[in-house]
Amino acid sequence: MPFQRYQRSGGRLLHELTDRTWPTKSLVRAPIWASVDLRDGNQALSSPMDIERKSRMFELLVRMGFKDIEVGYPSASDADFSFLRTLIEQDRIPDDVTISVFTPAKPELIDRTFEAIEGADRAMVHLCNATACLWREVVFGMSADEVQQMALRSAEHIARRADAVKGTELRFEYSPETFNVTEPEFVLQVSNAVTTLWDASPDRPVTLNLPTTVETDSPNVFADQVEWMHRNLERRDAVILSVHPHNDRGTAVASAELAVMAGADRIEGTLFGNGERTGNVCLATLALNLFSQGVDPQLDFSDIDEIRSTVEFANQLSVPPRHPYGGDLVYTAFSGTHQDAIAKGLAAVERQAAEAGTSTTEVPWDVPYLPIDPKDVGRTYESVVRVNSQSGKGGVAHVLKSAYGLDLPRGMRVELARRVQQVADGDGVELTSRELRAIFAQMYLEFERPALLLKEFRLTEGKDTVAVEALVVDGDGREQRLTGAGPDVSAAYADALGDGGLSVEVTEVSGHVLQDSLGTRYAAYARIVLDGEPRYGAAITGDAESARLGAVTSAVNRAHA
Ligand SMILES: CC(=O)SCCNC(=O)CCNC(=O)[C@H](O)C(C)(C)COP(=O)(O)OP(=O)(O)OC[C@H]1O[C@@H](n2cnc3c(N)ncnc32)[C@H](O)[C@@H]1OP(=O)(O)O
Ligand SMILES: CC(C)C(=O)C(=O)O
Repeated sequence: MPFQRYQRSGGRLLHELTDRTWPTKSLVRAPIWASVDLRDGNQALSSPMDIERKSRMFELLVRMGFKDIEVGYPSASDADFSFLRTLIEQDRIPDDVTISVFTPAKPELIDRTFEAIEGADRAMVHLCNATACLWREVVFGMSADEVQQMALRSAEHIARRADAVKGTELRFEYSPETFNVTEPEFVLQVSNAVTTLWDASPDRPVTLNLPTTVETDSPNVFADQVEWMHRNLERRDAVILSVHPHNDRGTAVASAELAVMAGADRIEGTLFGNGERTGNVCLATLALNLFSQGVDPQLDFSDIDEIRSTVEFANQLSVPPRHPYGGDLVYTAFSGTHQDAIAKGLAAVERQAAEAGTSTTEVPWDVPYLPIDPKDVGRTYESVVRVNSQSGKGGVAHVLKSAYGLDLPRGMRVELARRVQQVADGDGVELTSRELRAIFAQMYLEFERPALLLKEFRLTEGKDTVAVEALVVDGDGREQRLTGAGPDVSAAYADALGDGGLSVEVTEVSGHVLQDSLGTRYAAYARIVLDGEPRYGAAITGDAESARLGAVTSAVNRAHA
């Protein structure tokens, strides 16, 4: 690999800013969120959004609670221009939402931008020009001074046009492009000059947006750059300090988080991170990271699947299954130990809630392997545990309990999981909850040629004992009437089976009510020792007694299966 072709970028402040404060800060409130899905996200699509796709995205952003929405680059295309006109003319921008429109530093495009926002109640005009050395030299062929003049001429042009606008509350934003590789002193000088020209004041602040247009360094370098700007900017109280991280190194989320610790007030990004190359920072990840730390994200993610499907429709790009918080598989465990821990964690939360006499949403969430409760973002528990050859008894039991209400005893879980693993290993695929239920039924409920069939029985309750009279059929179809007695029904039945020549000891019986589509039934599970061997059996019937006797019968049949 020709690594010597690449040079270290940025990082100078890393040596100079020795009294940085961001490493000791933590995130305690949500920043101002600004969506650039409809502009930066849109410009990166092979098929840019039409009006229908833009509208769906805009409506979603409004529903989620975004107050700052960049709706497009109206001077670039008719689609962007018309969309904005539609929003304004159809009065579709809520009173608490400020739309922003992007413009490069070109007078004719600035003029077109002002035509596009005519009649809006509020709007932010977002001016951007590159300030970084490489862009100055390669793209513009200009000196630093000429680039500063370019920014100032455009800022002035915008201010002049704005002076003539009536009835629109106008604000301004400036982005020095590829901030992170611009010399800090130069970017500070240009930024100060622009905010001064626009006469930024606390009651009419200018948004100064610092983009890592191409992410080049580790997030700590960006944090130093942001803290340095935060400390050195003139009119800091009249500037909303914004960041716009891209994800070229895969660290946009960390860059954004550290930037807020370093003094940024606002973050521009997109839902699920669409954007140029590797994308913009993902606002879903940032917001839900805050949520998972007990901080109000100020955005509504309570139906993340609906959000995701609208974003996928608008972008015509799919969200990967492992994408934080929104991917298909992010609340799913296949591996046995994770499933076991999740099942135990969920049970512990339920127990805690029951003990406190409250609902599970009222007790602190602390479940291994699940940073947030999937239900909080509209996911269900059904998909949390999925079974394949990597799964163990905890996962198998969890699926049967959550999908079918079957609460198997520990020993039976072990035996069933062994069988499930054989099947999963053989097929090499995931097993659905239906398939698990079918394996359970094949093992314990359905016997092709049962060695024992309990045809009918009668119980007589004594003071301390129960007596049973049972009509059973053996594997050859021979009927026998048996009688027995014991401290409970299963012991009495075992005694009766002994009467028929079967030496059965019942060591464990459990059961529970089962509510399903067939109504209220009863499930029972038994562990017996037959001819010195432990066997498990299960039965699901209409009442507790027949289920218990059925479970013992099933365990006997397991010995012959
Ligand atoms: C960092 C960002 O993401 S900025 C936003 C970028 N977004 C987009 O590019 C999407 C929309 N863009 C477009 O549709 C087109 O580029 C248009 C219609 C706006 C302009 O098209 P054209 O006039 O054909 O120019 P072209 O696309 O080739 O852009 C390059 C020109 O813009 C100049 N330029 C680039 N950025 C800027 C800027 N911020 N301000 C002023 N000029 C700029 C370049 O120097 C170059 O000028 P040159 O032709 O004199 O060498
Ligand atoms: C316009 C700016 C903020 C931008 O999109 C970028 O630099 O990535």
